[in-house]
Amino acid sequence: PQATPSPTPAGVDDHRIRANQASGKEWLSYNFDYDETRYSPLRQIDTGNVGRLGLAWSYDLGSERGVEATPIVADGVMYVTGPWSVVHAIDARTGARLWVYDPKVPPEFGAWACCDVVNRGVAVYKGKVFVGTLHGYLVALEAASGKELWRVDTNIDRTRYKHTITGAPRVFRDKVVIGHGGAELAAVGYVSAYHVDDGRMLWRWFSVPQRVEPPFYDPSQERAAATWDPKGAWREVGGGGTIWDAMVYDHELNRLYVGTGNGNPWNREVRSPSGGDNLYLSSVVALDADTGRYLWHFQEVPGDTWDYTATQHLILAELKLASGKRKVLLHAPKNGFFYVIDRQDGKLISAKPYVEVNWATGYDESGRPIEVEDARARQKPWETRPSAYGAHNWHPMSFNPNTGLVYIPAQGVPLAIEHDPQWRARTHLPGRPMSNLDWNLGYVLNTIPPQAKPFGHLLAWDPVAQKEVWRQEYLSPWNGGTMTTAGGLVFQGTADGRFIAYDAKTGASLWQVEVGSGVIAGPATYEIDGTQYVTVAVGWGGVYGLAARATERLSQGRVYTFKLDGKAPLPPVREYAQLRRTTLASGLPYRAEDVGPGAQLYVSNCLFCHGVPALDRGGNLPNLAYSDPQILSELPKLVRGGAWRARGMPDFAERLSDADVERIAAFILNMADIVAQTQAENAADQEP
Ligand SMILES: O=C(O)c1cc(C(=O)O)c2c(n1)C(=O)C(=O)c1cc(C(=O)O)[nH]c1-2
Ligand SMILES: [Ca+2]
Repeated sequence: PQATPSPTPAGVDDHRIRANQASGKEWLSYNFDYDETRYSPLRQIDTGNVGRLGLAWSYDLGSERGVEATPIVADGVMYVTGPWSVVHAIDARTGARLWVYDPKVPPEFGAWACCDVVNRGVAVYKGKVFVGTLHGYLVALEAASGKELWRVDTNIDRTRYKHTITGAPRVFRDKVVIGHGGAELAAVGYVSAYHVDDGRMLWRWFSVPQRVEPPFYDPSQERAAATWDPKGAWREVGGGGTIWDAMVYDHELNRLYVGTGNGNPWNREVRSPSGGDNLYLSSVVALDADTGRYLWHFQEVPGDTWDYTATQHLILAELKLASGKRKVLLHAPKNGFFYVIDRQDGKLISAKPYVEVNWATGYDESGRPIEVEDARARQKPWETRPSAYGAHNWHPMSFNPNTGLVYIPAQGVPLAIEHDPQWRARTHLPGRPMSNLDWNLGYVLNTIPPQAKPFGHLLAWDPVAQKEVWRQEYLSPWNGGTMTTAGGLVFQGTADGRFIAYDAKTGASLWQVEVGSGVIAGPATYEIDGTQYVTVAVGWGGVYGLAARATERLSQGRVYTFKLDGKAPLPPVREYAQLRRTTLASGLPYRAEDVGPGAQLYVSNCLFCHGVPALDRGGNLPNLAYSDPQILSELPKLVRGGAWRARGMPDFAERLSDADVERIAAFILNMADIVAQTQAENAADQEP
């Protein structure tokens, strides 16, 4: 049936979402359709004419942090989110602003987010726009005006758990569902369903046990409890298993599949000392969409200890396999294996590595990974391949039924883990990553220098043969999500600031444009009055982009929308050097005895936001070795005075003393000196 424009803006319902899968005129949910394929049947733009793409319009989000949202387009209006969960409604034909909704997330929550103050987008349904906010609220807005209609608090206890919402809600059958992140700090995973009318809660399912002895509130909890050490430290910090991104509604079977996150703390030795699979960490779980009742699970990583979240994008497909036509789930999670899972019963059909993997050699007949002996880093440090950054992170992939290929933003970021026997829950231990900001890893990191090199590529993967078909190499990890079309194209933005169209079959690069900043979000496409548009929200950031960059440009967040023969001029871009200092703060005084303790304090307070001083070069947050010398000389006053509070940096007055901050400054200055000296020596060597 043809979808007809409704009199209510965004008057989207289940029927319209399904009809749009065939017409492709709108982009009605985060990953396009209920199957979450990111495959659009639009074909006006194709391999023959894509070279004629030009800018139709651009729109400034007015933001400086990571932009991860895929724009939703319904009834000619685009709904897109920027950092800090701000929603923008834009005329999808002209780029004119219709309204902006700012949930006013208190800046303290910036330090609750493990991985930047990002948001992946909204859901639209029956005249409403739904957004999850970084501080844990689910908010319903009137689509026509952006007026807040209701909000519910999804966090069960802010004194215990640092839950944040970064993912996009999903909607079906008058329900809106949302999970949350937080499992690097303190979190217990669950997904909740609310009624779209008024936000009343309909059901909630927990991914880790709430109790270790009866009464259990459902059989899935009882089964899970037996797989955890009853006395383990997970009881203090929540256990993890957060459902922070992937959720997919199966309208044929009326189920919701969710991907669950890593353990909290990461290290199973300290989380659950007696071992165990720790259900339902790192799993794909099927729930009854009406009741939230558990149906089945497939645990990809029993007893996770590597931050191997299974939260990455899940796609529903029907594949012709040797065994016949099967309804399957396609999954390429952090851990480096590509899974094809039977979605009726949750049985593993196949699992093959799509990058180099060193924690397991494969899967046995029963669907369990065959682990590599030393990979749990119990006795000695271990370089994880893939690392906690994931062989594929949240950046959405796509599946084109015509080519039969899945387009994966694959990558590697080196990291080594070592068991930390001194770890204690919620305790500041200098040298333990971000522990003064309540991170709970149970590991010390990079005590051996990793040997692997960082990489990023676009991978075209055949899920039937379970093998690579083509790839495009990039300069850097952390490239954007993908989208594919019936025009035979794949679109992807890159960490080095380009937006590119490829031939979906061959991987040939057909068109590209510079967009002024690294791209991490996934593109979308839609059609209005016979014109097909391709759009992408740009803004460098996310967990890798906080401290690293792959381009010398850093523009503010922006939506770029293209069409054939578009003639709008590309908006101005800003050089990184216009926004941040790029000279090392070297040659300044500090006390040598402060450097060692300063390094330890730097790791436990600053590392994941600002990177390694002078060795990293800064991402969307500055690298402190390039600071204004004046700032470094006054650092205690600034860091302990909340100078950057409005930008989301905590006030460290209660966490560090003046002497501590001086030690941190000494370490930064020492690193600046070391790197400046090496650079000078290298320059001298190169002179004739
Ligand atoms: O365990 C969690 O609860 C959790 C949450 C999130 C998040 O909500 O963004 C990320 C992660 N983990 C994570 O491991 C990760 O690599 C990551 C990257 C990003 C990002 O937006 O760039 N978020 C997250
Ligand atoms: Ca995580």
